[in-house]
Amino acid sequence: MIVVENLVKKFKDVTAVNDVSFTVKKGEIFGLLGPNGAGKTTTIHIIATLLKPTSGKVLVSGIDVSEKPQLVREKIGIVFQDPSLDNQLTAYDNMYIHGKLYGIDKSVLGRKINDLLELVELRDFKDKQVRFFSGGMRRRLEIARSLLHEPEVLILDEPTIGLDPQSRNKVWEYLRKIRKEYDMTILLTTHYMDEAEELANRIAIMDHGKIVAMGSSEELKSMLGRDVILLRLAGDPQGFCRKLSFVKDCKLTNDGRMELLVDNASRCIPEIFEVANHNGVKILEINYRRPTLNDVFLHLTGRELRDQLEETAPLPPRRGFRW
Ligand SMILES: Nc1ncnc2c1ncn2[C@@H]1O[C@H](COP(=O)(O)OP(=O)(O)OP(=O)(O)O)[C@@H](O)[C@H]1O
Repeated sequence: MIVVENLVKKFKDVTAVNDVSFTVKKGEIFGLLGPNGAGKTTTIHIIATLLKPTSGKVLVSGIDVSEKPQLVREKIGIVFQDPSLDNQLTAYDNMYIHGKLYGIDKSVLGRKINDLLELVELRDFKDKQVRFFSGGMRRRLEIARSLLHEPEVLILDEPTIGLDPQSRNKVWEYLRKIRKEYDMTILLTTHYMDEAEELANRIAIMDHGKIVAMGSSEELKSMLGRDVILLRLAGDPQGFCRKLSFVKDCKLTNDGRMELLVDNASRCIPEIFEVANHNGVKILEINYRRPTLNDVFLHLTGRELRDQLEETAPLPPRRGFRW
């Protein structure tokens, strides 16, 4: 449904997207995961025909976005990162205007709106002004609105940004339902690892405009070995790590612990005690867990995905969409 080949987008001296390629199959949920400024929004804006690529090729449902943008727009529904509802209008009227803009016939528009409001459990609120809606209700309304013209592909930019955990779960639930009921192809961007894990069949991890890894969440995590051992020692951790032949990768965390990537923690832990005894090293703490997508990001980029989310990224210049 989506083919992206060697996509490049430059804004003067900033290369926002740098030779990105991926494909999304029908009925698949594909996630672009990465920190602020990784190039996720720029990529989906090109796919949604809102920005022109500098070079490369993008097809949606077999149609080239640069050659036939109008046709592509008919095939896609989009939910933007920034709110795009009219707060003074009711839920129904927000949907109605969208339907008219897409040229949906009046005779079917009312029924479609009601069905979609039902789908996202907002039918009881259809005559309420959007300004009274919670963040989660607004998101659900935007998702319902994006489906009005029966798109083949649904594109969502950070669908749960700023929502509380309960509202996030609701949005996830509806997206799964939409995928299943409409066999919908969904492309989403997120900087939440749990969102990518929960929703996406396949994930492309983006950083500095490039895809650094791609696969299912299990495939990505298995790149690292099966387990992460957390170890706190009384002595020099780096020197100790070099003595452990079975360790695939070894990192020092901010709180002074070692993270060891291994294939099988339960088999390696006795060996760690043996090496420690042999070298007179005192183990203060030992623990193990399955790798997370954050470990994958750390392994690939040397930085923590979750740390970067705490940082306040500089605001990009105002986005203007011009052909
Ligand atoms: N219109 C623009 N003009 C100039 N630079 C831009 C423009 N849009 C984006 N950029 C820059 O391109 C890079 C990628 O931005 P982009 O918004 O695609 O990243 P992102 O991964 O979606 O992050 P976020 O989730 O914060 O939007 C950033 O360095 C950003 O500042």
